[in-house]
Amino acid sequence: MARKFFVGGNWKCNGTVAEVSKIVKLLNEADVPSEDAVEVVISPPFVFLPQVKAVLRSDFAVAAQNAWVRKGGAYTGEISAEVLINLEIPWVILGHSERRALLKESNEFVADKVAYALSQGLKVIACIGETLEQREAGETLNVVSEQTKAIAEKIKDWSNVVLAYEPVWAIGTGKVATPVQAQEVHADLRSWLATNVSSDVAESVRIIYGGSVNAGNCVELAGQPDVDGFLVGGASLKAEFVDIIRSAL
Ligand SMILES: O=C(COP(=O)(O)O)NO
Repeated sequence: MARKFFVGGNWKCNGTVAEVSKIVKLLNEADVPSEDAVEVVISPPFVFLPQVKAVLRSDFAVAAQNAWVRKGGAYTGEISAEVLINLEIPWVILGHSERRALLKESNEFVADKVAYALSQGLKVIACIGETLEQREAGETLNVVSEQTKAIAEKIKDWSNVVLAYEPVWAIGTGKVATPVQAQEVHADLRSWLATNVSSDVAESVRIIYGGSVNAGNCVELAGQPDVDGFLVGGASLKAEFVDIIRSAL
């Protein structure tokens, strides 16, 4: 089954009104493959979502970087899935390692967020990944399997889920996973899905890589059979993000 290449740009906690306008202008003018070849999703901070959505080219979509775990209400500071749907924001990133580490989001909590977001009609980029200590202890597959299992226990329909493998030790460090390292974990994840969910889900779910992806390393990574795209942080704020999108070819 052909899986459409997926490139997400996670701007994280960055940007000003002027910088957002500059990046969106660059993206709108970029010569990139058609949306038949690559799905591009841009994720600015919440406050810039309407501004970006209003002017972003129609073949790109936008994502929030988080969503609350249940229906909105007395949860100061949170943004609900319902509000994102009301703003016609189609995607949300959930379970990013920065939130798992800094805000102590557990596997269970992330899984509940994924289930609720899907139930409200959002499409989800679900993030998993091990720390350096876990990798060095040979725990990588156990860790990412447990993270995926938590999600699998809460959802039935994977058609609106993209799984993002983002080794924590590669995020923001410049130490990108090698193509062999990325392919190994992606293949293990796909195998886990085949065994524990279904062969159809295993074949159809996009498993994307994140962690120090840039214009110099994206082509070799994209060439791996089980790497279906990227979730890009730092480089998504730069012109080289266009080169990363083009690595879909
Ligand atoms: O966190 C990341 C990756 O960030 P970098 O590309 O800056 O390593 N994606 O969600």
